[in-house]
Amino acid sequence: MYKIATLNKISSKGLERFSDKYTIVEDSAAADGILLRSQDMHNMELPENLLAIARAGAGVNNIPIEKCSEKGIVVFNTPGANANAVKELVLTSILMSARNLNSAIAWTKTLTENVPKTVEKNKSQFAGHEIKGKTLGVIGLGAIGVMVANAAKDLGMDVIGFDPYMSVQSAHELSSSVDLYEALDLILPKCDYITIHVPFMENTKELINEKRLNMMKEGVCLLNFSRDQIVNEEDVLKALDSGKLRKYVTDFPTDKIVCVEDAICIPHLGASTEESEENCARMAVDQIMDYLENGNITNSVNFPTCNLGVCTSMGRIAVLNQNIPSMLGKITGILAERNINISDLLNRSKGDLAYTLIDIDSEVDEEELKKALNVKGIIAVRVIQ
Ligand SMILES: NC(=O)c1ccc[n+]([C@@H]2O[C@H](COP(=O)([O-])OP(=O)(O)OC[C@H]3O[C@@H](n4cnc5c(N)ncnc54)[C@H](O)[C@@H]3O)[C@@H](O)[C@H]2O)c1
Ligand SMILES: O=C(O)CC[C@@H](O)C(=O)O
Repeated sequence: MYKIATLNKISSKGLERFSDKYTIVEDSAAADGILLRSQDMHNMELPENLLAIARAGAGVNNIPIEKCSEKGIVVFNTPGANANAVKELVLTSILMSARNLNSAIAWTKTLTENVPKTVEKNKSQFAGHEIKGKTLGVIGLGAIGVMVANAAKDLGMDVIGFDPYMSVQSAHELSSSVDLYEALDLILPKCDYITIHVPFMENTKELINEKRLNMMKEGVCLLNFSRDQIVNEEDVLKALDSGKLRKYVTDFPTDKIVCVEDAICIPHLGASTEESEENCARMAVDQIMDYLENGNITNSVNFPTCNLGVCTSMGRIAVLNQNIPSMLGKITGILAERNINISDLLNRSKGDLAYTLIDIDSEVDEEELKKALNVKGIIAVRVIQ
């Protein structure tokens, strides 16, 4: 029986996919697998027997990836599963900001009498502009960025974008009328709206700072549906104060920004739709089950994709190892010494890490094999039979 711990509320549409080989446990210390959304795992002790973590969502900055890799814990996410939900909220926010809707609605709610007359007399203070013909800059053209760019084009905006690492899939899906730039700094002065869709990593920390804010047009609207630390908040506050930034829309409000009038603060709702929560949960559950039962890896952020389907041999050996020379020779040599015949083998690498799945024609003593494979470069071994 595999034990699964959930650290956040995971859609029942996902959880109900677990077969009777699984039980949901309260105590994560006993878990073989962890399912989570945004809970911060950085200060959590990783359970002794933990094999996999599945993030029902895109961002994995709440998970200590390097520590997981060292311990042979495979970390999954669910690319694209919540992209449409975020796209819809980004478009809503662009429109809300263009028409000053948050201030206008808040003001209207303060009225107690003579409402129709007061409305007509004062409405001009909230007059906005149309987004048709305005320029939107999209920073990061992955699952969300591409959808936002294409939808903004459909609404009549001019869209320009920047992503130095764009995938072939994104390039294929992006509308050909979106202009791509080779440097972030080149798009900043051209935009009326700028939306950020990059992961939070060391090199995206404070990607938007005073220097870059100064390059932007006067009265630009900045949208951050990625992570708070991608912008330098002090610099954003100054830019709001000076009017350089007309609005700052953030899905990651902090103590400081929440009370600023021109900051539109949303309580991290980008992915919070029924559809998106179900998509993410289904994908996360399917991926973790396929890994625990078959050793297959799909959409891992630390280990390579590797899929040998369902094992039809006597057993399957799964080896997580460092991507260094002669690993495969060592592993197969140790199996040959035990007279174990290999019926199928797949070896894949990703950066410094590699993964090997080996289907074998005889049963094997897991503990004895693990001891034999306890050599430099091998991180973890599992026998599925
Ligand atoms: N608000 C929410 O609820 C919510 C929901 C989903 C995702 N997110 C955040 O949005 C981020 C993006 O999500 P996604 O699904 O589009 O991910 P994705 O991986 O599909 O796309 C990210 C894109 O950013 C690009 N990129 C990386 N570094 C860059 C840089 N320095 N400059 C420009 N582009 C860069 C990558 O090449 C990739 O194309 C997530 O990492 C997460 O932090 C937030
Ligand atoms: O789980 C959520 O609600 C948010 C997820 C989002 O931030 C993500 O990175 O996918």
